[in-house]
Amino acid sequence: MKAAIVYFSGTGNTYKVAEVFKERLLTANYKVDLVDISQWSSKLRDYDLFIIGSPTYSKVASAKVFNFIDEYIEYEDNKSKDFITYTTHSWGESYGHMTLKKHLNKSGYNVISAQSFLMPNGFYMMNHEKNTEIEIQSMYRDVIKKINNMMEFYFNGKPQIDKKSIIKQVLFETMYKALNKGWIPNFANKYLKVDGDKCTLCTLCVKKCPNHNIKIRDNKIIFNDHCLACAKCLNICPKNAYLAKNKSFEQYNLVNTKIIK
Ligand SMILES: Cc1cc2nc3c(=O)[nH]c(=O)nc-3n(C[C@H](O)[C@H](O)[C@H](O)COP(=O)(O)O)c2cc1C
Repeated sequence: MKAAIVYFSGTGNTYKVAEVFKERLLTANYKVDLVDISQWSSKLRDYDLFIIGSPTYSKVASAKVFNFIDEYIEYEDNKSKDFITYTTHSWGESYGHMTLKKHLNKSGYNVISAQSFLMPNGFYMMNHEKNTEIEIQSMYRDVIKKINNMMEFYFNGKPQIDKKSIIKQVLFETMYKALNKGWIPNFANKYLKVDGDKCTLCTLCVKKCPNHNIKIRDNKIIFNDHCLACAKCLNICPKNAYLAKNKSFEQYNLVNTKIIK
């Protein structure tokens, strides 16, 4: 059996959850391709199981993932695959995994499981608090437990879908998708600045921005108006030159952290 896990991740949380899915599938003798959404070049028909993950932005999944579904998988002929959608979130509730499920269902795909995972808040420089080490370890344990459980049900032919109120789901989806369209594309312009004394114009943020929203003009970093609000740029800057709401901060990037011991 072969599985693809395709994820979009700004600060590493969604990627780390993808790694846990991968480990679980490997122990069940699956062949697994773990693919960053912007690197996808395969065909759905090559896989038996397709897992797709996104961060939650204002309660819904990233536009990047919706666009991916529209561009790459909506028109594929083989609709008999098993799909799992998931999101990661850091406070409150997420409806993103359910809206992704709905989006795929509309295109004729069978989503057999949908879940959201609470992960550490890497956005504490802008919103809510930084988590304590104890909270973080407990989140990692919960993710591993939840995925083991989810896959166990799937292997036994009884997949689980997160139960969410349909009314809230429709309400949030409509409301937040519209709201997000208004503010997310200008997130960087509105909230981020780069300290010219610290920035060396190394262009790492320019190269790594998943939506090509960052440019250099007149020896300065400037932002366009198609930001995803993924917070990758501010957290990967080697000089920590970004300011969020005019303040410097401790960077968050989970990519090199081990969550499976
Ligand atoms: C602009 C923005 C909006 C967010 N909105 C929410 C939200 O509504 N609810 C929530 O629980 N987390 C929210 N988060 C937190 C992220 O969903 C969470 O940290 C996620 O795990 C990040 O995934 P990543 O590290 O893969 O990018 C938001 C983060 C950002 C940057």
